[in-house]
Amino acid sequence: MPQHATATTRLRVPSVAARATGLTKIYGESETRVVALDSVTVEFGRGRFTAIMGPSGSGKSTLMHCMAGLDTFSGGSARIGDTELSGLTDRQLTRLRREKIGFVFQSFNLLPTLDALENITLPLDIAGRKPDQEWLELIVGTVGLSGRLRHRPSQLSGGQQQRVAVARALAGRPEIVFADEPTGNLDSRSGAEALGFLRDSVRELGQTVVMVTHDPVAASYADRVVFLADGRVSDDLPAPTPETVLDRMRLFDAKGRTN
Ligand SMILES: Nc1ncnc2c1ncn2[C@@H]1O[C@H](COP(=O)(O)OP(=O)(O)OP(=O)(O)O)[C@@H](O)[C@H]1O
Repeated sequence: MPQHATATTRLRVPSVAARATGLTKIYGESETRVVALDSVTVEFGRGRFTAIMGPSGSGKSTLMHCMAGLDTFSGGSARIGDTELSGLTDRQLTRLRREKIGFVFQSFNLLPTLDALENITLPLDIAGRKPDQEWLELIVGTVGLSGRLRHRPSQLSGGQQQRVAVARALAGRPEIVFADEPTGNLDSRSGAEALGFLRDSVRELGQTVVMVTHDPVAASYADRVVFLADGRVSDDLPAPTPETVLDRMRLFDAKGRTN
């Protein structure tokens, strides 16, 4: 193929931060066999904020864990950028997580003895990486905690603690951030603070975020909602609002669940 054709093709291909192709995860055997992911194919666009929703047991956590290299899978492919996860050793997976992935958990997971700034830079310190000072300042500016950086987690509200956790996930400028129910422990106002920061990290800093949530309001901060049901992608909603997300959820309930 001539070189210019390759370049043109490349330009037309939308940039994908992570991709699952025919991703299958089976737990257990015979009577205890559970197909948690049933050949899931989905792409997470770079610089986009995607929410994953679905009923309890539909496979949301399993999908996130397999995509983030936290769990192995039974078949298909999971890629972060150009890296295929199947076949990587535990050591390679650890390195991939450290270098390319940011994590935000429901329970913040901040170290109580460190102040906010030390918590933000901790993963880089552990990895022996020097923080990119300009990037760090950008994150700290966006997180809106400049007066609180020397406070310990116990001196911060839940929403502020989760913003510190999001800043920590972003500090290494990861390829993708996976957030697992980030507002699950927050009241609606604190949740809005954390979600606003996640959204700003995508819109203003060009980051990529994939978030599992049960909350239609939280999902409406995303650019797109992928719905799972019974381990399969059942719906894909662009430009969600709380109302359109609720409508899709009601539609699904009306159709009835198969498990
Ligand atoms: N370690 C495991 N061993 C066996 N089965 C499991 C395991 N983890 C998950 N499952 C099963 O896989 C299916 C998908 O679970 P998963 O936790 O991914 O769902 P989920 O959509 O995240 O649910 P929730 O919203 O309740 O967190 C469920 O049927 C669950 O019981």
